[in-house]
Amino acid sequence: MGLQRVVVLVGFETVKEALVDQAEDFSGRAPVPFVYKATRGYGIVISNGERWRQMRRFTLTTLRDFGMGRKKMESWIQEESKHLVDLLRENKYKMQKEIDDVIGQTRSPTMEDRKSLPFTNAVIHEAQRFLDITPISVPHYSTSDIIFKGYIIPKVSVVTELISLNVIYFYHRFFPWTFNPNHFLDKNGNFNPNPAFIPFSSGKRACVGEPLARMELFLFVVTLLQHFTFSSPEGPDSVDISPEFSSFGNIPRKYELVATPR
Ligand code: HEM
Repeated sequence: MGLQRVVVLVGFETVKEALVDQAEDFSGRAPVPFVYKATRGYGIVISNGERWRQMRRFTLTTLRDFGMGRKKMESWIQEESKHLVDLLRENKYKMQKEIDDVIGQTRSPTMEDRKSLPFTNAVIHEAQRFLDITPISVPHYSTSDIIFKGYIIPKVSVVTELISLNVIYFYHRFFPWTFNPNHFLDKNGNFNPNPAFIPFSSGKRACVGEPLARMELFLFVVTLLQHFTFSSPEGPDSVDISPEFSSFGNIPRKYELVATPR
């Protein structure tokens, strides 16, 4: 990374062995200059040791007190989706048809509905896979010497895990550069989770906001599609879905979207 050598953990099994089976060893965070500049070295994302442990505990407790992953949070997000609907107002695409058939256009979706909306759930997963916002996660750091798979990773090495499914797991089996919800569906159209799909990473340092982010993604997308048809002013072919910048993150391009009330 820059002039610094980096240990890159490649392959789902290897990533899991490091982040989950040797969780404590791999829980350090590297002083990534970009993150360091944004945080000035403070806060949960960049810190290490006892300071990080306390902030992580505090953050998780606060997010849970705030209702993350609970029923109450579900109703807040539903409420927020309704406001989004007021702000914005699709053609009968498969996703919209599934939503119409299962919950209709008036009732607010709940997280329970996810089971009955396999196609919608697959589209959301495929969008996260395809967009691949943080392909190498946020780099970790060895805070002491680590022995991993017989190798010694010396103290203060930057270690990063390739959490992108695209290169490793999908490559030989699927079409990674194509957006296709079938990547998350079995042949009968049931949702088919993929254990290697870890966009929020894994282990002790994994994203603290995962339950909240998952809830928001599902409830927002379903609510918006219940009420609007989305289109591109110059037709779908005018939209370039490749990232505008790719480095530590894949940053999507900005484009105009027309939301037509149904
Ligand atoms: C789709 C949305 C999101 C994605 C894909 C995402 C992804 C990630 C990833 C890959 C990491 C690094 C994990 C690691 O180092 O192993 C991370 C860390 C983190 N995320 Fe998220 N995240 C999302 C939303 C959120 C939300 C909504 C919150 C807050 C409520 C949040 C708060 C954090 C924090 C505080 C960390 C640092 C944790 C630590 O260093 O201990 N994220 N996230």
